[in-house]
Amino acid sequence: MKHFTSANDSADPLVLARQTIALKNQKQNFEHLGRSKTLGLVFFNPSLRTRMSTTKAAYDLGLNVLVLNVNGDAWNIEFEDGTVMDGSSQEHVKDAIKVMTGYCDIIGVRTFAELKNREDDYTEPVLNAFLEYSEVPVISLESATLHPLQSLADITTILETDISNPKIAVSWAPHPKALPQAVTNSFLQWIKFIEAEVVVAHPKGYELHEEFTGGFELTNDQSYALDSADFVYVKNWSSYSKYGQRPPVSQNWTITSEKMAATNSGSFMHCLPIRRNVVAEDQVIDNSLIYKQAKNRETAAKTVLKNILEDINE
Ligand SMILES: NCCC[C@H](NC(=O)CCC(=O)O)C(=O)O
Ligand SMILES: NC(=O)OP(=O)(O)O
Repeated sequence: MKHFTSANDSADPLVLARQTIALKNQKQNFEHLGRSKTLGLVFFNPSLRTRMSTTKAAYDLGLNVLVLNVNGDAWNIEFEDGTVMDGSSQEHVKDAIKVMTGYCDIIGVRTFAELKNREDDYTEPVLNAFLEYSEVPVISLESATLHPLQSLADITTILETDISNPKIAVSWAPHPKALPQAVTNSFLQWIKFIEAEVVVAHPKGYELHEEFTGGFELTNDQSYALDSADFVYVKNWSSYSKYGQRPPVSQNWTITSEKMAATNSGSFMHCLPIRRNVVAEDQVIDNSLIYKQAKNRETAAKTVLKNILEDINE
């Protein structure tokens, strides 16, 4: 594997999930793979899980880790080409990436959607700048439109339960802020590789790009989606059609214990961080797979880094 920015970067995402499960139970030491090599983690946005799980995975593989929080700790980055940089940006993204990747053997980048202009976000300007200017493999730590490390951990969590051909309800839930579509887009991209019945529920106005929903059953009826579901994968996202907006929603989409009672003893899933008692009630969150998903982020990152290191070392 050269880069890891989407399910499409893996020859077989299901194999990657199976490798993740196998790696969890493996006692073998892989520190030789990353010895004398450096992983750079560049954050344009906040992170708890991705930062810690990827760092831990890197240490397990013998890698050194350099973390840069761009906002506040680095110079202001200019993304436009040909700009006369006489304003507040001190460094061009091209120079920053070429310099940063010079210190690293693998580089990870986190960059959220700005939710102002759909075309801008969906062309992935920051991630693509890394892919263009980096001479070392690039890992997405969540980009404007996808979050592949999260999705790998999520499908691993589902496969580990050994429920064959599960019904998976993917449900929108409320949130006080406009959020990107990345986590849900990515989950739908990866879940295609599992044998499952997937139903996606959201209020009118919250339709996702058909590249991700194509082939799945779609509904505006949350109770229909949750009925007999084995997994309830929940996430808020802002509108794709009225890009970045939050069209009014008349019904209550918060996941409650009462709603979960209509599932097939279904497991609640969420990528975290989660706004308790807005997205879902405390009781739902406290009886869910969220900590397993978060723990699986560590082995998912280790699997991806291990594959990349094996390629580099070839
Ligand atoms: N990395 C996981 C999710 C990140 C982001 N959530 C957030 O920004 C939550 C912020 C808040 O709760 O205000 C998202 O939805 O894509
Ligand atoms: N789920 C996830 O990516 O969490 P962080 O944003 O805290 O990294």
